[in-house]
Amino acid sequence: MAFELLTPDEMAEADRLTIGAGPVDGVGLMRRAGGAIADVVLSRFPSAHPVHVLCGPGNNGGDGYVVARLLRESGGAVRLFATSAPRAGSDAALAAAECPVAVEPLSAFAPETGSLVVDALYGAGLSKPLAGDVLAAVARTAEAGVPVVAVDLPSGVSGRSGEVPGGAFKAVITVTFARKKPGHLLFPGRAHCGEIIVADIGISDAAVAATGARCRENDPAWWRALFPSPAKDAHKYSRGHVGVFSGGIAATGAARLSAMAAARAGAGAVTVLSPGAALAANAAHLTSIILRRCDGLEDAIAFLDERKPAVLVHGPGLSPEPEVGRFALELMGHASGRFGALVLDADGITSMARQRAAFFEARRRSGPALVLTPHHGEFGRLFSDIAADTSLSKLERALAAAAKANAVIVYKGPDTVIAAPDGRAAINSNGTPLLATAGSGDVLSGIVAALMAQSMPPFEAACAAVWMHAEAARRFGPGLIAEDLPLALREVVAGLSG
Ligand SMILES: NC(=O)C1=CN([C@@H]2O[C@H](COP(=O)(O)OP(=O)(O)OC[C@H]3O[C@@H](n4cnc5c(N)ncnc54)[C@H](OP(=O)(O)O)[C@@H]3O)[C@@H](O)[C@H]2O)[C@@H](O)CC1
Ligand SMILES: Nc1ncnc2c1ncn2[C@@H]1O[C@H](COP(=O)(O)OP(=O)(O)O)[C@@H](O)[C@H]1O
Ligand SMILES: [K+]
Repeated sequence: MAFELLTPDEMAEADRLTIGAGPVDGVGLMRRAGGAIADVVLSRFPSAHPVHVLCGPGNNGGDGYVVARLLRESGGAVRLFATSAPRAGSDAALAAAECPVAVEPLSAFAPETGSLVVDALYGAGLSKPLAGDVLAAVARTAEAGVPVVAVDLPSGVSGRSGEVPGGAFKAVITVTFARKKPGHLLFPGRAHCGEIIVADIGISDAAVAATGARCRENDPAWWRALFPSPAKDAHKYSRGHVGVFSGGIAATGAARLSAMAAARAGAGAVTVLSPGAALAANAAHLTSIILRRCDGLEDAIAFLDERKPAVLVHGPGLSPEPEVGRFALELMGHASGRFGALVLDADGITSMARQRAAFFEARRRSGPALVLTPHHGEFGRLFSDIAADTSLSKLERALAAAAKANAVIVYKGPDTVIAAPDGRAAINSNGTPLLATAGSGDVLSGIVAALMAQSMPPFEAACAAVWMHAEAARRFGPGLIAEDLPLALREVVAGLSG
């Protein structure tokens, strides 16, 4: 399986390259695309009666004319409704000329119980919000409750961003071509797609590669080879040592969640660095995790020099006050070279927003590898200018932030995006709303740290951690709270190591 996600522009480029290389031409690709949709309709909805095919003016509509012809040729009941005729001389006009089904105006479309809708109005070429007869068709379809098979994308969903600027069809199945698009995985688009089938219409892997697409669907298949397993002669420190900074007396749980997750994700040793005032609270709840007093930078540096941890986690359960951000800046400055990587999460990010100029300046100089794990709110605080640019998709925002902070960004949510400063990115698709529970983000920070401590490169470690976190939640199932996640990782780690 291929995991690249192509924007509509990249898909059009792959299309051009394929046609340029021959022998198939544009209308040939369209016939294959329509054929793939007709196969899905016939195999999944054999008793649909009739099938209403809705065609737009572009190539998405062109695919629809092919579907209508093939369904008619197979003996099925088909009606075809169009917004307007395709442009003369276009591939879609050729497909329409080959289609024997009478064309009715979209305003006459009224789906009945037992029918099926094939949505071939707009796909990659969506250029404005749905309106007029098209929006009315969306509403009538929803009212009738009939299933929709979407061609390429549910009309109204942006393939680039997943945004739905007006209304959009809600499909039971979306059949797309060659590769998924970001809009299939980013919300709200994802909620409109239903099951996604990727049909092979003869676009070669070489044509996809030549587009330079650098975003992928997150999947173990492409990072599993880098997933760590302990060497036969490993000792606890060589397996990877993670240090996690704890909050004060009333906020120690977050660091412990992160620490437990780091241990379950394979770190050989994990130390919680606790303010003196919170030592007793931490001590009462830690067993295999090491506990050490840390009341400031001097203590932290002494720990780094003595224990040489590979990775630090800073943020869970701290406070949004500026001194928390200043401490992280000092760690990245004075203590740089004493540890390999830093995971900045939660209050570590919020507090950094108060000194963002110094932060971005520091990131332009050399420093430790950095992974930032903001949720939507934290992202907006640290990257306020990027968040304010509504022309950007979530993917584009994460990439812009990664370049600006010279860091791997894990932009969390139901459609977590992982982005690297070199332009690579991944969109996660195994998320579950079970993760929407307090403390689950703290767990994620510990997994990222543990994988980096075991020498997994930051981008791949972040991708693996996001996938493992969701997989653990899925396996545990309903009733999950953050405390359950570290132990639930055991099976996930076993599956990846096997
Ligand atoms: N390799 C591949 O991927 C293959 C792709 N194929 C297919 O091609 C599709 C892309 O085709 P496409 O580029 O012609 O764009 P498409 O989505 O038909 O829309 C463009 C037209 O719609 C109009 N329009 C847009 N939004 C509108 C709105 N809200 N309300 C009203 N009008 C709106 C827009 O108008 P304009 O913006 O110009 O004013 C323009 O006229 C792709 O999704 C796939 O199905 C296959 O055939 C085979 C191989
Ligand atoms: N609806 C959802 N679907 C999938 N994942 C989700 C959903 N809601 C939250 N998550 C995930 O749960 C985690 C929550 O992290 P965060 O908001 O930092 O929580 P906390 O601060 O309570 O630890 C993130 O990894 C996020 O991607
Ligand atoms: K469509």
